[in-house]
Amino acid sequence: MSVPQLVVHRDKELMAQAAAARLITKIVDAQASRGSASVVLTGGRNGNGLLAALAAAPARDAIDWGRLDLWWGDERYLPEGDPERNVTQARAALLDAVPLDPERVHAMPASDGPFGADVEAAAEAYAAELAKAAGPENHGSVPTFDVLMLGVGPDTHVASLFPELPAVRETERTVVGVHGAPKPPPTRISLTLPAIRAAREVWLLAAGEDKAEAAAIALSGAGEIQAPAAGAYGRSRTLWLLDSAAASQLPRSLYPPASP
Ligand SMILES: O=C(O)[C@H](O)[C@@H](O)[C@H](O)[C@H](O)COP(=O)(O)O
Repeated sequence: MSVPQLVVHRDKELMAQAAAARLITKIVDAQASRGSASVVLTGGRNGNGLLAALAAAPARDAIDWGRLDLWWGDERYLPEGDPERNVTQARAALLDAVPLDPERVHAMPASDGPFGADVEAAAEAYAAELAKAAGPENHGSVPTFDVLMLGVGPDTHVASLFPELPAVRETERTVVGVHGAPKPPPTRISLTLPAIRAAREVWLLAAGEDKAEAAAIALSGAGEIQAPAAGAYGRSRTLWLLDSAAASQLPRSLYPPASP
């Protein structure tokens, strides 16, 4: 378990730009050393803000887009192309503007796909896709993600793991169906904490006043069932990327100012 490291930026725009620059470097380094990179995207305003900043970044095409595997931490279980789907929003923010290898863009199933209303079967199919991509060093469950990004909800949820609900309690499966999510839509697919913790690095994105309480709770030693963000950590790095507003309830001793 890696102890959370915090970086606080002046505002949400700078946080998105700095996080995008950080992601470019991480991907370029992974591709230089291992020939490819594997990144897990998140939905939400902060996640999409990072993708939009990446699309506009001058160094964007230092990334070899054809050697990048993209996965999702969660997805709203809606029809293909629905504007509320995380993959739809990611395509609009970045993916449609870069030459990705379509075979390496691993979107989660849609509700009008082969599984229909059976979100559990859809989750199992995504778990099987992850297992297929896992190398021998991964003990057969999920590939070693270079970076797994997570937006943080005001209730401290990450992905579609909401406080006290069954999905955050899952200790075996890597992907589960979610019903009755408090954040609409109610039916979702989500990676579980064991899958999240397989990542080399987990980056939690929290910008805006509405995340201040969640950041303070998650970073104050709260339990992962009550505060799922507290259970999201990487094998070698856990990085909280915040803006000043989201960091406003944190003890000042927790972080040096990254930008005045
Ligand atoms: O499907 C989703 O809604 C996201 O994956 C979710 O986990 C999101 O990242 C958080 O709710 C933060 O969202 P905001 O950045 O919009 O606050």
